[in-house]
Amino acid sequence: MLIIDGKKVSLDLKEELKTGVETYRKATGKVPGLTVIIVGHDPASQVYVRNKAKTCKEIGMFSTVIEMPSDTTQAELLEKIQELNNDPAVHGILVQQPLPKQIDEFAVTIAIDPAKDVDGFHPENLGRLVMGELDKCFVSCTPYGILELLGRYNIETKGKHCVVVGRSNIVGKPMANLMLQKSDATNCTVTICHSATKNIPHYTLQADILIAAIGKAGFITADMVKPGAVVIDVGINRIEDPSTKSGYRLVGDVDFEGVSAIASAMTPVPGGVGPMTIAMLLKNTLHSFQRINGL
Ligand SMILES: Nc1nc(=O)c2c([nH]1)NC[C@@H]1CN(c3ccc(C(=O)N[C@@H](CCC(=O)O)C(=O)O)cc3)C=[N+]21
Repeated sequence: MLIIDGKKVSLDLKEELKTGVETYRKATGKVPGLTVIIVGHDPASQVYVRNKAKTCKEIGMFSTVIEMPSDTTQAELLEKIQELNNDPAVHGILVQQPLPKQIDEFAVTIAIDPAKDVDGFHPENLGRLVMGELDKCFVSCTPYGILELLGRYNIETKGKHCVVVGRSNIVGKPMANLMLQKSDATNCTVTICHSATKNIPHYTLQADILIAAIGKAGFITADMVKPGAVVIDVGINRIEDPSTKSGYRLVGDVDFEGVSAIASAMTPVPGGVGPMTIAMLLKNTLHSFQRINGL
């Protein structure tokens, strides 16, 4: 069984991005800028946001984190987004989800200038992806990272049956639509399963490429996987574990031990899809910088 090493690929990618940033800095005197807004004090979100800022600095990008209190109103957040939309030093804007309940996530998503929407969540970007305009949109970072992994590991996709479990706007839907594209990198037959699907194993057992984005630890078990399948685990579930320093450990949506005896290749958690998500965010930010500056 081949382990698809997202950690390693993300490091390779960061080196490539670093070179790109440096080249443009020399040519233009400018660098790509990413601004992350975090509302409230969710500790998991804070760790993740700091991680993104650190990675930006490593590759020579400019990064700012705006921390807003948990009682921020929607109007205040939208005003901040307008400011960033108009700031020429900002090429990428990311508003960390989830947001406090007084704020409408969709209203926030559509307030971000699609040209700076490096998350790829704006309906214009998702719509362009659905219509196959991949070079004229931002692709949501997690699906984009999975595509990059499949490509770098030369995993054949054309005519294969890809089953996506999960239908979120930020992973399941863009992922299924990517795999559906008429392109050398995808061109799959695609099935989407979700919480109302009857007999999920009936579908997953037919998958040549199985993408699990459910949000339930160990949901995909060995008896649900076709021998030789490629299994991509998007889940990031925190499980309490007193034997670890942090008191928890991360597990995916796939029962790694069981499924690794059946699959031909799979992504681990941690070290699989997660690190690629951050790397693709930076790739999107570099693309945004290139487009905005006509490079
Ligand atoms: N606007 C917005 N955009 C996002 O892209 C977004 C978001 N909100 N909200 C939260 C989720 C979650 N997410 C992760 C990205 C990387 C790892 C990651 O790097 N995980 C490491 C482990 C990190 C650890 O040890 O905690 C790994 O899987 O190896 C995890 C989670 C992006 N999200």
